[in-house]
Amino acid sequence: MSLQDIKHIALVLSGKGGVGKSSVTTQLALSLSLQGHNVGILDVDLTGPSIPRFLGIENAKVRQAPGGWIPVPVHEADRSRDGLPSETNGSAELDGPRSGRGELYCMSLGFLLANRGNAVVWRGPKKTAMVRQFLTDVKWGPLDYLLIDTPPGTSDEHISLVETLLKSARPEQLAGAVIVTTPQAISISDVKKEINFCRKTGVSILGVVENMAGFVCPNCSECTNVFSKGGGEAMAKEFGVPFLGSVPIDPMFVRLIEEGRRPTYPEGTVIEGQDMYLNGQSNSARDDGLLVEKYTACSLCSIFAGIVSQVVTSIEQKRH
Ligand SMILES: Nc1ncnc2c1ncn2[C@@H]1O[C@H](COP(=O)(O)OP(=O)(O)OP(=O)(O)O)[C@@H](O)[C@H]1O
Ligand code: SF4
Repeated sequence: MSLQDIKHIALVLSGKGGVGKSSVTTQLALSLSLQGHNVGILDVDLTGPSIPRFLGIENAKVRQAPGGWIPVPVHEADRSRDGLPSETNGSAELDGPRSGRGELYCMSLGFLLANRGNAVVWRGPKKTAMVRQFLTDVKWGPLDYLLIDTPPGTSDEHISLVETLLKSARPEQLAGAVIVTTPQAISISDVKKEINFCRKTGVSILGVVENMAGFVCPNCSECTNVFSKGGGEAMAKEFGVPFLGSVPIDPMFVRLIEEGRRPTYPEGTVIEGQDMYLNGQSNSARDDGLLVEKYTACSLCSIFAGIVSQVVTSIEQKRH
């Protein structure tokens, strides 16, 4: 079974398109991976599967194996793009035990589209069938976290997604949903529908992330509140759900993605002694063969590290 070896499964939802749901999913996954967890991202946003672009793996190929699709090993894809030797001899994707050093895997509808980046124009039943297939036919192997990037709103695909999850996963695997909003009133009122959706379908709410709350100036790093700030927090309070944090607009974030570089860790951070490879700006092997990596990043990484810690704590508390 595709989901059986996954410890925690979380949905990322938003009431409206373009509020940064896929960006938040990517950043949560990267932060979890940097904290040493093995993570998978399932991109079922059929309206525009953008995760491969955010991860810089748009041209990666998904392989079909006897038991289903093999997700793309993201750090392996980095290594191969940069001409570095494989650490796993191509076997990273299969069942056996994993290193526990922050591996990251991705499966997206984007990998299967002839025109990458296109939205799907299928009718409802075909979309829901695809969502179901994505949940049941991907060979994830053992993972600590699977994050599912969903389409905006609460459509038939969401209902099908939750129904399939309830059938295919054990209740203790379903960690809940992270809801993404922006500070504008319209997005916040849309997100109330997401909260109601979760309550009706029995999906617990891990918390609300308010994205695009303010603008970080590239000159002086001052954060200006372009829209009113704090709406997400007020709404979370009103609905009695956890508020996970505010994320500003950072032009550096967009630039890094456009350049095919992934925002990962606070600028200049040096991580020693880990042989995972994470889009480092400069990498050098020490005499003992361990990699010393230096990361480039926007201002969002430390914010997401805080958000991820809250999500992990909330999942752990729920389990005990
Ligand atoms: N905090 C941020 N700072 C700067 N740019 C951001 C931020 N969050 C998102 N963006 C940018 O905004 C755009 C929309 O983000 P994203 O694709 O994540 O939204 P979405 O809600 O997933 O949209 P859709 O529902 O259409 O898939 C992207 O170009 C992304 O790079
Ligand atoms: S915040 Fe300061 S440096 Fe940035 S645009 Fe405004 S005045 Fe200029």
